[in-house]
Amino acid sequence: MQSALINGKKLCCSMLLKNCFRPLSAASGKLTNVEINDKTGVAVLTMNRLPVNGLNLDLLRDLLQSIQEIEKNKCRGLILTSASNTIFSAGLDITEMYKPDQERLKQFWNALQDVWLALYGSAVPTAAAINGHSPAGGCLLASSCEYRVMLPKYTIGLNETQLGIVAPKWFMSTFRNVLPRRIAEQALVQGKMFTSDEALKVGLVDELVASKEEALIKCEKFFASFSKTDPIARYLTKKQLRYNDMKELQDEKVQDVENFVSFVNQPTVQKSLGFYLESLKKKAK
Ligand SMILES: CCCCCCCC/C=C\C=C\CC(=O)SCCNC(=O)CCNC(=O)[C@H](O)C(C)(C)COP(=O)(O)OP(=O)(O)OC[C@H]1O[C@@H](n2cnc3c(N)ncnc32)[C@H](O)[C@@H]1OP(=O)(O)O
Repeated sequence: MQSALINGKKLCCSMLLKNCFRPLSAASGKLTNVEINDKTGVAVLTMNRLPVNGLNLDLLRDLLQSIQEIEKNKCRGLILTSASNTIFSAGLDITEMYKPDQERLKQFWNALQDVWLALYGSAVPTAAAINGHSPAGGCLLASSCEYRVMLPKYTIGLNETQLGIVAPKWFMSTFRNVLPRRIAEQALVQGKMFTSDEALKVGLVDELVASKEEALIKCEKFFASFSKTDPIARYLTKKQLRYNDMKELQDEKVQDVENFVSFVNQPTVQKSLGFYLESLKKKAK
């Protein structure tokens, strides 16, 4: 009975997908795609830098432009998802940090800061349909949203310490906004990657579903829960709650870039990044 109901919804969703979605052309860059559901006013922002949606400078710039366009269009919600069937995002593209061009390295971190500020502070309600693995920077994006729906058998987490990296303060604040402090602390120091089931158990994600279509429906339902809420009061409340985290980065943006650049340029860090890239490539062979 339940699966019949779910199937009923699936059918509706695929009909909706066919009939009601229109591209938001200004916001559809090469590496992201935005479609707005004309019936609900919800925008689906899809990362499309295959195979793993590594967050490089170009993808980050496209993401920022898309988020800003969605805000400008006063959409009723923003759902962040991936065009891959198995990876939400592999996090930061390590090739941006390994043997980097110094000017590009600064632009890269600045772009990540701007995407985080735009997504974490978005006036439009946000949700992530996590349809694949979501380590590090991928987890940061998903955790910056207000609601998360994940598919089974994937992993999500801030694994920085396992890579010999200290996650910046604003990565940690984002995590702490979602998880109870003690669980956040344990996970951050361990660099823990949670399975989908574990993520649900600790509250890192809100729901598990069997398919991307169902995830999109659940995210839409989350937005529908605001139907009786005044949108301005809703936004101002969110803004107040997230104010300190955002202010901290805004006040230290330049210093944060300098910290990042100096950290990444350390010979030991370069060596580790090189080994890690090699291990990923070897694994792919
Ligand atoms: C004191 C304060 C100082 C402040 C300093 C702040 C410093 C902060 C610095 C950095 C913060 C970093 C956060 C990050 O996001 S780092 C990135 C972390 N990401 C990961 O560890 C994920 C690595 N990838 C994987 O685990 C897997 O690739 C997975 C995503 C699970 C996908 O697996 P699978 O489907 O099997 O695909 P492959 O592994 O075969 O990968 C396909 C190709 O993609 C390449 N790849 C994968 N991930 C990355 C990546 N993150 N960057 C670059 N390239 C990546 C992989 O090498 C394969 O490439 P190829 O086909 O050429 O061999």
